[in-house]
Amino acid sequence: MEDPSSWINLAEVQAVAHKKMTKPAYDYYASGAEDEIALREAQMAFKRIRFLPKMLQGLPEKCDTKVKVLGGRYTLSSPLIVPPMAMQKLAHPDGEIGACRAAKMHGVSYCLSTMATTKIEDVASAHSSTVVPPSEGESLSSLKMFQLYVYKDRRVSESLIRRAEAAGFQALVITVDLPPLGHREADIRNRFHLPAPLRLENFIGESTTTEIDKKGASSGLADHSQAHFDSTLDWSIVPWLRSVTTLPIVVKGILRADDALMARQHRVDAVWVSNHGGRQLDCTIAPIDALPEVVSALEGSGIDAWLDGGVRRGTDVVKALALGAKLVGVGRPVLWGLAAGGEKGVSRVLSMLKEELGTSLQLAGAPSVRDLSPDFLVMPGMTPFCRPSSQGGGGRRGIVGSRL
Ligand SMILES: Cc1cc2nc3c(=O)[nH]c(=O)nc-3n(C[C@H](O)[C@H](O)[C@H](O)COP(=O)(O)O)c2cc1C
Ligand SMILES: O=C(O)C(=O)c1ccccc1
Repeated sequence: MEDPSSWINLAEVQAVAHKKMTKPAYDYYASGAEDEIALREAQMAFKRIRFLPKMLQGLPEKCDTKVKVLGGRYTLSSPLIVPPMAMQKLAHPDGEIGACRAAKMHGVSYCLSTMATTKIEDVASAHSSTVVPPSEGESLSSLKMFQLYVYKDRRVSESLIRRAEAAGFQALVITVDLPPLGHREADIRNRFHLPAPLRLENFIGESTTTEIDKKGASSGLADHSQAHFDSTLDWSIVPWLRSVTTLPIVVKGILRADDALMARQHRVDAVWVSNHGGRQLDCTIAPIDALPEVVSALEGSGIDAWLDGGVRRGTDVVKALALGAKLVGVGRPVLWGLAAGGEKGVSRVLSMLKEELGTSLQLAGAPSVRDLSPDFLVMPGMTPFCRPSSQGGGGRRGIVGSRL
């Protein structure tokens, strides 16, 4: 199990990571808020959706995974993205640099967290200097983005944005489902803090590091976010961001159609459907169940819907794309890959997922990700049936939406 090439699915990688990590670090990555209903539901909701695959579609040998995002500004090789996740050196010394390099090598986009254990500038230069070998004659293309927590002291946020812009990040992701921090009992029990010599590298020289790297009475994360994050944000944050940056703006943490409509009114560039990996409000709807309404609220606007939460298989990615997501985030499995095998471990996780995605597209009968639609799926509560035509010739498929 030491050799990443021996892993055959993502669940296996988590087991390897579990053995290698300290309890507080593993618990911090793995856990959700309170009873972890939202955490489990995010995965379960995918499993309730079924495929209605199409046969004899004359598919190419390899299905096309290219996607256009951010109003057509970019064409990417893959619909996959590594979502922002804090403190990646807790997993492995390769940390954020290892994870972003592995992502780029696979044509997978990478979003850097504000709460990183590697400086914005160092991640940017490692990402830029990673040379991607052409795959099957095609050069892979992906994005690097920066995720922002808005600080009570707006000068802190403004300086982070300016640094990300100067370092060549291509979009700004603002996370709106935190603060306050969700009630994560494992972190409270473990009195979680960032162990020395790790630091929140984006804040060196500022007072903001103090709570997270000292063992206190409770979770250092909760202390940090309470002390510094602005919990009073409203939609006026979008014009404020526009006044600071020309980067595309992505709002992460949306689950409702009316919030998506607000995002549309504020002309954001993408809406990221997410419940923060079940780490914030417990018992939220699964992101995959929230996606269809958000997609219909954004219809005709040119604004992308992206999704993360509970994606563990290529079939999950296909389902999210079929329901209208343009980019699909895979979170914890990347951290497990990092913990279990550093950059190589992340690379193996992404290659397994890409392979599963390719196979699932072929088996579903979709020549490209752009050919996917809800027509490939049977949603919970709907019964597929074959209705013989009354004239006796051929058959007609229909789907009856009968509540079970
Ligand atoms: C350990 C960990 C740290 C995270 N840190 C951040 C963060 O700094 N900013 C953010 O917007 N989301 C953060 N998230 C949420 C992820 O971006 C993403 O929404 C979530 O992990 C997706 O769910 P999944 O892990 O089931 O794939 C974090 C998630 C985990 C597991
Ligand atoms: O752990 C998280 O999910 C997260 O986003 C976070 C929030 C505050 C401090 C560090 C990480």
